[in-house]
Amino acid sequence: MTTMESLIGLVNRIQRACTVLGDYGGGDNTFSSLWEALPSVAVVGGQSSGKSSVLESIVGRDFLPRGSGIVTRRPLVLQLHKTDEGSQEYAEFLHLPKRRFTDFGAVRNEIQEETDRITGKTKQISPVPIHLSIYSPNVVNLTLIDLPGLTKVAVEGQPETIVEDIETMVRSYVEKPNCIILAISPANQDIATSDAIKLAREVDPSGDRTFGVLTKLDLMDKGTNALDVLEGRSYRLQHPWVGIVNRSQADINKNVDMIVARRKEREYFATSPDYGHLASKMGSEYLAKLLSQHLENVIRSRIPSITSLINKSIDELESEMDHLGRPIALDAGAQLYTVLEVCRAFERIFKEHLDGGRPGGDRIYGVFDNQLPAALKKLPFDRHLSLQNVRRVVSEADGYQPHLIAPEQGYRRLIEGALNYFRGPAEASVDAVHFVLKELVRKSIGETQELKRFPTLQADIAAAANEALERFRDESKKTVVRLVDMESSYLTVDFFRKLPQEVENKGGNPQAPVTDRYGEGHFRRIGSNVSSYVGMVSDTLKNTIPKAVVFCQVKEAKQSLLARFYTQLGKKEGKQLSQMLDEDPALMERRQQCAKRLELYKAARDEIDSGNTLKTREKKNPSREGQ
Ligand SMILES: Nc1nc2c(ncn2[C@@H]2O[C@H](COP(=O)(O)OP(=O)(O)OP(=O)(O)O)[C@@H](O)[C@H]2O)c(=O)[nH]1
Repeated sequence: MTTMESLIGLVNRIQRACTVLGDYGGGDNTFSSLWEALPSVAVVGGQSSGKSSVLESIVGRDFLPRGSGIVTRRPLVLQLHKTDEGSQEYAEFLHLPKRRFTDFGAVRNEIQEETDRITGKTKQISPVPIHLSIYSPNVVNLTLIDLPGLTKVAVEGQPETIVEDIETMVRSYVEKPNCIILAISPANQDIATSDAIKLAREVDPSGDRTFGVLTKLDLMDKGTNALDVLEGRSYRLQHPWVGIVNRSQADINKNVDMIVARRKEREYFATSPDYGHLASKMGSEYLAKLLSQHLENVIRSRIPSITSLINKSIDELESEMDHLGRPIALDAGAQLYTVLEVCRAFERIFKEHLDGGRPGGDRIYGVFDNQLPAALKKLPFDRHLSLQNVRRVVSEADGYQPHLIAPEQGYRRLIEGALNYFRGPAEASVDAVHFVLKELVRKSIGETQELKRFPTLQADIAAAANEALERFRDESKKTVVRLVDMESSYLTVDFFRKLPQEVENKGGNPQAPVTDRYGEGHFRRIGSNVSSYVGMVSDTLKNTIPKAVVFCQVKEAKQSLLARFYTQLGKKEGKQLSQMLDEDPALMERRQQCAKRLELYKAARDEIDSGNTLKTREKKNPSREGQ
């Protein structure tokens, strides 16, 4: 395999991939265009300048549609592949990949039909190219893009804007720095009036990437010649001008074979008194070789920048794809997996909030350390244990028979009454932690990148998490209230055993009057004893309520916030799962485009890589070449 073949073939393959993906330069693409980075040869010329004839002559075949008006209405990307001598010629369209055309008349019809397929019969033009590959021993490896002929007036049936539309389209090709311009001008017209040269001069003033082609040399008035143009005196270009003699209309009508026409052209130059000295650098065959060589050189020089564009685009696309998330699979199993993965991501973030990796968990400690002790301190025990109340409660408990030694019932009632007050702060702690957890759920949902694309799943997870938190709250409330109730159900006997006996307090005087027992001091003592008992319980609850709350709410939230949701998930069917994963359609569309683009760039990178490997192998092991 020669390098030339591999380089032009490489660009051909990338170009085809571009077209399949809708990248043919320009347009409203938000992606950088790979197409535009690829060197190509665009054929431009005024109507009837001989464009089609030049292309057919380069191919050596009659295959382009003919007719009046604007026949070329879509760009035709013509990829020529040289095959072994004696092999059969055939053509293939990118849009009909399975069909081989050996009849070039049928190729012509297909170009016409395919043109109409996009532009309709309205005679509009379209920038969507038709790709035609021709495999033949009579061609050189070359890719040419045939564009609509520049025209001055719209003919009947054509929209008024056609003149401008054509120029805009042609310009969009030739103004790209990677475009080689094949500017066709007829020799029987003043070069100063050539549409092709006019446009080329505008977009390539240095003439660096313009190849001037002069057709219809045989139609010049007798006694005149085009040497001024061909020798670069009339209009200077960096590359030499090439003169061409195509088939005349009469030849076409007579169906003169293209290969015969090529021979006649060769003879024309060889025998021409005017151009004989230039004969080796004239004619369509020479033009094809010249272009092929030049295209190959340009491609070689552009490969590094194409590679870097490809690599840069791959990086950009991959990071955008990461951002957009992977596409959602269609089968229920994979969808379930996606849902679970997203849920796990959410749970991970939620746990980080609790465990301190992210802020917010400390607010729970705030509840235990500040809110609960403050609330316990504020309980109205002073009122409950006022002398008056103690007396009232004790007397009521005594009933008709006042207590004899210690008011057992009175104590119990006073303590139970006091302990009831603890329910309030206990339940308030539960609620406070509940709200902290709820807020952390909200925050975590917002922080779960993976959830951003799925608004429905987001709502489902939020609902499931909040429902679980409600359940944990109920359970926690029951537990803390139970803690309080437990305190009332069995009092700490030791506390009372250790209480100093009133009798002993009286200095051991057993004669002290019994009436004292019902005096103010007596009730004050009862109140103070109850108060210290309640203080002791308060200290206990200050420690046990947080334990209960953490056990019932925080630990549960950490371990099984979505447990019930997962069980329900297992019962869901494919349809319900895909409803959970319904994405923003714009996002889906963008991901699809990115994925296709990425595929294109990766394919292009692989093409270039394999080309390079091939070259390195050839360099390392030259003896193998041609084996
Ligand atoms: N004698 C002679 N006739 C030519 C030559 N080149 C083109 N013609 C004739 O000029 C006419 C127009 O040639 P085309 O090749 O169809 O030109 P075109 O630029 O493709 O024209 P449109 O597709 O209409 O824009 C045809 O009748 C050709 O036979 C040439 O070098 N010599």
